[in-house]
Amino acid sequence: MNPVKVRNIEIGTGIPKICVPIVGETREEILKAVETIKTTAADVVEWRVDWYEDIFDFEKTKETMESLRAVLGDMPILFTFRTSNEGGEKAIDADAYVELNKNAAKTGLIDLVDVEVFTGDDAVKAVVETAHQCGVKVVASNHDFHKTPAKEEIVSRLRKMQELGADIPKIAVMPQSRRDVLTLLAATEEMASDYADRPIITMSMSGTGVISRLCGEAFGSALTFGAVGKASAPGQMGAEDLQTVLELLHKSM
Ligand SMILES: O=C1C[C@@](O)(C(=O)O)C[C@@H](O)[C@@H]1O
Repeated sequence: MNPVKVRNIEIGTGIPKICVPIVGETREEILKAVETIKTTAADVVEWRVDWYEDIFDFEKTKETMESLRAVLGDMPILFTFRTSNEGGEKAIDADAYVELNKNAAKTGLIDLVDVEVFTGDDAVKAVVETAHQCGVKVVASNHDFHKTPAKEEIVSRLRKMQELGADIPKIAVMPQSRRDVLTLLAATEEMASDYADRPIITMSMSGTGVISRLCGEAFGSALTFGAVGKASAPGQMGAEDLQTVLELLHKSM
């Protein structure tokens, strides 16, 4: 398995890395959030730009990105527009989505970009190509906020992301039972052991699934999302508690 190095962080070795989302709507809220986040256990910051009020004005988006970069110094930034199809705040058409992600990569201010795999193969490949030309890593993603697909289906989606050239395949699913959490963990273990040649990220959402956000080192998920202030998805723990648990588990492994 080849780890993914972004700035000073190696994703795919040792303790799972902690990614903290920013879900501010205004530039002020975003910059305030990031000032706090950088003093916490966060390894990576995810800017959830679908929450940002000026996201459809690229000049303003770029200015806010510049400020984020200035505050964060060397901490990696993941740029994510989560579409309303997959649980995000705003809708966007596929062409504009691809353009936005490509333009974000071209700024040289971000380190990772999220692309939803069900946007379409050509769209994903286009983002991957531009991102890689700009030295930006790609997290391909898929979210099911209602249910947990069968293990074979989860593995097949993660494999597809890898085949499309994503550096890090990611899937988040909703459990309807404790057994669904086991399905997500079994799919993670199978993907990580039998198919992945790169790090993967998986989680089962909500309180029922919270264990999946803690045991990545045991089953093969390389990064976990933790909240500082407002969470971006159900089941995210506070980043400091998350770090405590991850370190406790790591010590005994
Ligand atoms: O893809 C993910 C994972 C996530 O949905 C979670 O469940 O922690 C949170 C999102 O902000 C992020 O983009």
